[in-house]
Amino acid sequence: MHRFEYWMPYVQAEFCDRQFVNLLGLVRIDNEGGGAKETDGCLSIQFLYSGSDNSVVQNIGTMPGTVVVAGGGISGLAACYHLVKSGSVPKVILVEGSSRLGGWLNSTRTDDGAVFEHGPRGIRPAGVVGKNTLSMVSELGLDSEVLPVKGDHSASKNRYLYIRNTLHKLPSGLWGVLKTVPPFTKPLVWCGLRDLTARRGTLPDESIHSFVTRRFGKELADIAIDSLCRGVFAGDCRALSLRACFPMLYNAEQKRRSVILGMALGGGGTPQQDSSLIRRAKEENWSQWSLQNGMQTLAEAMEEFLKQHGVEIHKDSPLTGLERTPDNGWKVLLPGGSLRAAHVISAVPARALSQVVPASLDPVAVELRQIDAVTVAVVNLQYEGDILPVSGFGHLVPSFEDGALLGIVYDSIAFPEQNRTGALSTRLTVMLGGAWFEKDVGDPNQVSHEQLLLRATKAVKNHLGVHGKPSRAIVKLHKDCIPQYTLGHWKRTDNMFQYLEQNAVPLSLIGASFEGVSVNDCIYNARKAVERLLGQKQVP
Ligand SMILES: Cc1cc2nc3c(=O)[nH]c(=O)nc-3n(C[C@H](O)[C@H](O)[C@H](O)COP(=O)(O)OP(=O)(O)OC[C@H]3O[C@@H](n4cnc5c(N)ncnc54)[C@H](O)[C@@H]3O)c2cc1C
Ligand SMILES: C=Cc1c2[nH]c(c1C)Cc1[nH]c(c(CCC(=O)O)c1C)Cc1[nH]c(c(C)c1CCC(=O)O)Cc1[nH]c(c(C)c1C=C)C2
Repeated sequence: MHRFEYWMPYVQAEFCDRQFVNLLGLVRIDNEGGGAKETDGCLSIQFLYSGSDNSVVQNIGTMPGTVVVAGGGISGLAACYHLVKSGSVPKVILVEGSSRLGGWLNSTRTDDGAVFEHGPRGIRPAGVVGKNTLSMVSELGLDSEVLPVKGDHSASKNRYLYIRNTLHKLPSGLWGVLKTVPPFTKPLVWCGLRDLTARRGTLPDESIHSFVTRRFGKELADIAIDSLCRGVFAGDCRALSLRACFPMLYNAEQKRRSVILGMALGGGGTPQQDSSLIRRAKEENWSQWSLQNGMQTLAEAMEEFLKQHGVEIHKDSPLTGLERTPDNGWKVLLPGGSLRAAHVISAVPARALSQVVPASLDPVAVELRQIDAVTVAVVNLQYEGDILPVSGFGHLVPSFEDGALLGIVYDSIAFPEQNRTGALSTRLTVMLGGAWFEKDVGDPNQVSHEQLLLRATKAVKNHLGVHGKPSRAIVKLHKDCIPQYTLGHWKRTDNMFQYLEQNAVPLSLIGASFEGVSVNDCIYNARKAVERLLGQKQVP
């Protein structure tokens, strides 16, 4: 019979006796009655499977006691969700600095039925990360609230660039790439041929602009890629890292020498998740989806789920410090007191974390401080009637045209179900600033909502020919809302992850600051961090 040794420097004996059972070589942590002492007692329990001669032959994994998740945005919520779903963590505590959960997921619902998104509005269903989110949406019982944008919808097919007083539809389909489509001066197929013949890059990292120029040509980089990076990262493709922002493109080039070949041949079939919602998304070829009452519904459903599953939620409780305890756990400092934890999952922005880690984690703090984020002004507008000259998802503005004005989303086209009831209306979201905020908009601490509203309505007038006044306007200034993965980001994250692992620091780093800014990436990376912590088989 094998023997199990427990390393439990700080665990009450009675806790061990009652809560751990030896199941013929498996150790199971029994959740029942796991209350009372864990918040002040710190449990980090390492199971060492030893041979008959008592020598340790295998470290089966670490089973944490109390896990504190810091930050109640979508990343922190997803981490809590997977922790409680695992059933193997006795206590999960979520600490959120503000008075609400959801982070950038923030929707205004008006009395007349309109929904205005101040943060994310469309989630992509495709790929492993997209399917992972759809699975969670189904598990939360939200299927009936999903608003799909199907493949044949204009919001799926039409995206525009605004250049020199004109809206240009981005080419799509075979014919679109074979002919010359303004603002480009030659058919895009030439860019593709260039990629097929270009040499493999040799640099460990490169800006997105440099990569695209090298492989596809400068025109594509200056116009399309510049705009794309503004429409995803609100960032400058000359500063953003290809390897960190678009790892698939980086890997495609490394593996197949050509991006097009790499993308076409793929990375080999990974087993993917399946559900009726996922099948529907595939059958109907959704390009994106939202929720009837806005993306905030997702955070609300998750909060409800966590409450029902016993997660202790502390709002208005910013993490102010982290101190190591002698048992390799944490004292988590909050304004009103402290909590004990065996493990902390940080889902706060990198900068915020850098301010609370102990001096012993200086090598990590140094890297955290280098992960910057940009400020975006989000102006939601509602106009009376159906007033748009074009139909589609929206348009982007390349930085050479206007640094300040990133783009305009035509919300009422993609999601007409979120228009107010009664007479026809048009909802638009104008996004301003990003990496150009200070230079082209002004000091975020000085700029007024009136100034931002004026710039937004002027853009709507100039770009879309809408002269009337909006019947509703909401202005939000989102400070430091989108992290910027600049050159060397992959090395910074690698350094941090390796340092934490090699020094057995019971701290996981998740959130938009590290490995993807999309809602899908945030949820997926939270899940992977939980699975790593619990020694579970990882999602593909
Ligand atoms: C305007 C905008 C539009 C977007 N559009 C899309 C889109 O269409 N599709 C898409 O997929 N993605 C979109 N995104 C990106 C996506 O919404 C975000 O990257 C994602 O929501 C980030 O989630 P997070 O939980 O990692 O971080 P956050 O949402 O920033 O959450 C972090 C949480 O930590 C809390 N916090 C901070 N400091 C502390 C502390 N010391 N202690 C405790 N709590 C603390 C904060 O209050 C916050 O609640 C958009 C983002 C923005 C800003
Ligand atoms: C103009 C500014 C922004 C707009 N959306 C965002 C910003 C900064 C943020 C954002 N948009 C998307 C994502 C998620 C990316 C992902 O990997 O899923 C984020 C963080 C989705 C997105 N929006 C546009 C594109 C090309 C993408 C990428 C995925 C996809 O193809 O759907 C285009 C776009 N975004 C904005 C506008 C006005 C716009 C116009 C066409 C707003």
